[in-house]
Amino acid sequence: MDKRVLIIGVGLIGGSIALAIKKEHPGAYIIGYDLNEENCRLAERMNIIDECSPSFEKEAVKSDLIILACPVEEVEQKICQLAELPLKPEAIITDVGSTKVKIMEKSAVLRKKGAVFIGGHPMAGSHKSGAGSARKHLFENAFYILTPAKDTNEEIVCELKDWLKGTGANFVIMEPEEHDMITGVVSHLPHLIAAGIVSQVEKHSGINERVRWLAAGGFRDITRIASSSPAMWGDIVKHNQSSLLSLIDEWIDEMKHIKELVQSGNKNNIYNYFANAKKFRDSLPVRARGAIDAFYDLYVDVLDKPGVISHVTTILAEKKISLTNIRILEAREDVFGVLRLSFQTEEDRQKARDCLNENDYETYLNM
Ligand SMILES: NC(=O)c1ccc[n+]([C@@H]2O[C@H](COP(=O)([O-])OP(=O)(O)OC[C@H]3O[C@@H](n4cnc5c(N)ncnc54)[C@H](O)[C@@H]3O)[C@@H](O)[C@H]2O)c1
Ligand SMILES: O=C(O)C(=O)C[C@]1(C(=O)O)C=C[C@@H](O)C=C1
Repeated sequence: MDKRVLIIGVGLIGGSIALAIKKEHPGAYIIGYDLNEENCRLAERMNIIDECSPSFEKEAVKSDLIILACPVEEVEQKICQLAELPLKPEAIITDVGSTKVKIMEKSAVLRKKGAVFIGGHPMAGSHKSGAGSARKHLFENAFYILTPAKDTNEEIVCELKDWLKGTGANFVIMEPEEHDMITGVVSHLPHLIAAGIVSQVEKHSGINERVRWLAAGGFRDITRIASSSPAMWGDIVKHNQSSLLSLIDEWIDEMKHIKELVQSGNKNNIYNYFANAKKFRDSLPVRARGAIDAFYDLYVDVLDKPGVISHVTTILAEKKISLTNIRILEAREDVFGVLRLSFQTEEDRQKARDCLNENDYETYLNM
């Protein structure tokens, strides 16, 4: 008999996981449950899930795999509710939450009842929310962290990896504490800082409305993540409070150092500060997904003349290659401009590169 999968919270991540599971396990029957019924119905209409259920309790007891894909405080609540149900003894329960310490602590209530809970966190995502943003390739090449409890059988961890193999992600086993410290540095603190930068710019735009007009590429790049779901981030910050408090202290020291550099006016030291940051940033793996490379980007040199963008997009459309984003990064007078094209997959990027090269465009994978 085909296996049943229940996804609680069919948003960006829950929906993307559902699509990835269908890819490798087409026989699995995927049921979605979401507090936002409209979102769940959308997932059903988009064939992300097979069925939208009004009761997670009714479905949980019949499921072989249960994935908690709601905000992290809701994950904790769902763990407690599931612990009250007569779940199938062989069922695997996992989550996709961005924090792991509190979730693993809470999961003891399930494990005490003999159920299997393996914490999970795919390290890829987006600032977008809801089933409408779900993508089956979202996690390709990303790291997918798993935090099994010490007494979890390795075979069951392999079974979960098999369920999730359609994500195309690289699985990494980690202790919850290490997970929360690392994600605090590379994800949680940066989200707080992005919101802080936006808040500062908002204050200035109240004084001078031209601030809004000039908020261009740099500001948008560094603050994209400030457009993420406030419900999700409110929960993450609460869950990872202790790591964040120490990281915020470190950040304040870093800003004091920057202030001293600026005050000193020492061009050499300021140069070195930027050069060091550039060196480390440039050394981060480009192809691996995760914090940096969220999409497959291709850079194209284009002449600064009317019609060039539509020429490029027409070439791609003729070959049925879909773009996820297009952006002009640089337009220097009478020389070249640079277009950044983003694709959903490596294959699309390569096809685009080949046909643009055939049309005499110079293309690059990195800028
Ligand atoms: N967005 C990212 O980049 C990202 C990446 C990795 C992990 N995560 C984690 O994945 C989880 C989901 O995030 P998302 O980005 O998919 O958010 P989302 O807002 O797109 O989806 C979350 C869904 O959960 C539903 N929900 C909320 N409370 C619920 C409840 N009690 N019962 C059932 N459904 C409920 C919401 O209605 C929503 O549809 C979060 O725990 C987040 O920390 C997010
Ligand atoms: O790309 C983004 O928009 C993300 O914020 C994704 C991101 C991240 O910080 O890298 C956000 C939260 C996660 O738990 C994992 C990934």
